[in-house]
Amino acid sequence: MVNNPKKMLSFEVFPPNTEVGTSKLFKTLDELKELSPDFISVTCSNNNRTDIGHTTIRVADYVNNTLNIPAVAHLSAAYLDKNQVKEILEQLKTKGIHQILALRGDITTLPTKNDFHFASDLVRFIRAYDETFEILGACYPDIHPESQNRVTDFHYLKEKVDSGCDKLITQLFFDNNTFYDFQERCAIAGIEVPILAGIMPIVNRNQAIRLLKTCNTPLPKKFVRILEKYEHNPLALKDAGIAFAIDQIIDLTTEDVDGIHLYTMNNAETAKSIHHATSSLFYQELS
Ligand SMILES: NC(=O)C1=CN([C@@H]2O[C@H](COP(=O)(O)OP(=O)(O)OC[C@H]3O[C@@H](n4cnc5c(N)ncnc54)[C@H](O)[C@@H]3O)[C@@H](O)[C@H]2O)C=CC1
Ligand SMILES: Nc1nc(=O)c2c([nH]1)NC[C@@H]1CN(c3ccc(C(=O)N[C@@H](CCC(=O)O)C(=O)O)cc3)CN21
Repeated sequence: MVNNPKKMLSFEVFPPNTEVGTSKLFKTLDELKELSPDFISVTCSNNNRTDIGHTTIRVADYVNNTLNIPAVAHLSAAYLDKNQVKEILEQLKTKGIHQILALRGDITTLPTKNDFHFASDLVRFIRAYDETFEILGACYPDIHPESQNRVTDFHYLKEKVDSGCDKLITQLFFDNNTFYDFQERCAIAGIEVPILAGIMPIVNRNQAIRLLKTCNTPLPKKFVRILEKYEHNPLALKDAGIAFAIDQIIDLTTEDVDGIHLYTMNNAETAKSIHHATSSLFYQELS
């Protein structure tokens, strides 16, 4: 029996605001390395967007060049102009980081710039600037909250992929049927790039509430019951949240998903629990 690596597994982390937080994250990343992910992606925070050298790029540099795990740097372009993006691309090239998650970015109350209105503008720009970058894009099985309907949402997704995305990572979702439906719509539309399923284990109630508000992700009844029942029992919420994510992953790997992107953020313990319970499912057994 030979184990043949097949489905991708990746993790996402966010750069902390302090030096102490960053040292702690580096220790977390050392632990994530042990799980041999295909890549680790590093978010681009809402603050300091124009100076990601000290945040996203510093962490991605550690992942890529100290741990030797491919890093994916998130790049949110709505608050950047072309020259700033060029500068960031040069910094990434210097550090040998050649994978980018090209995003528009969450729109806040800050004034945006005019060069990149949508993620597809950034995808096109990176492609034209240097074709050696691997470009990932975000996609929304549950529909992007700003979209009027599924038709326009999907139309713009197709345009984004055709602009040069090599892979897609989904927004977090809690109902796998939504994902399967999305996969089918992609196949019908001729979107052929790998689609990594973004799974977020909910282990912390406050984080969950903040994030679910931003993402506007619908919650299945079963999941709402968990949040209600274990509202004042953090340990039970953590156990239930991890088990829910594992259940989703077992179903997705059984249905031959291209890969799982784990939104475990800076929590190595959760990443390890999930990895421990599911790692064999990422391999195809050959006899
Ligand atoms: N891991 C991360 O950091 C992730 C962040 N996000 C966030 O999700 C949000 C959306 O980001 P992206 O997917 O990069 O944005 P996007 O630019 O692909 O889409 C944003 C919205 O604009 C619409 N749209 C796209 N092109 C359009 C066009 N030409 N005309 C009119 N409407 C158009 C889309 O349908 C969607 O509603 C951001 O807030 C981003 O930061 C989403 C997923 C992951
Ligand atoms: N609309 C949207 N924006 C995003 O930034 C985003 C998504 N969707 N979908 C998937 C991932 C998940 N992201 C996350 C998820 C959790 C934290 C988080 O736990 N943040 C800390 C505080 C962060 C800080 O120090 O500023 C928290 O406790 O909430 C961060 C980014 C980023 N991503």
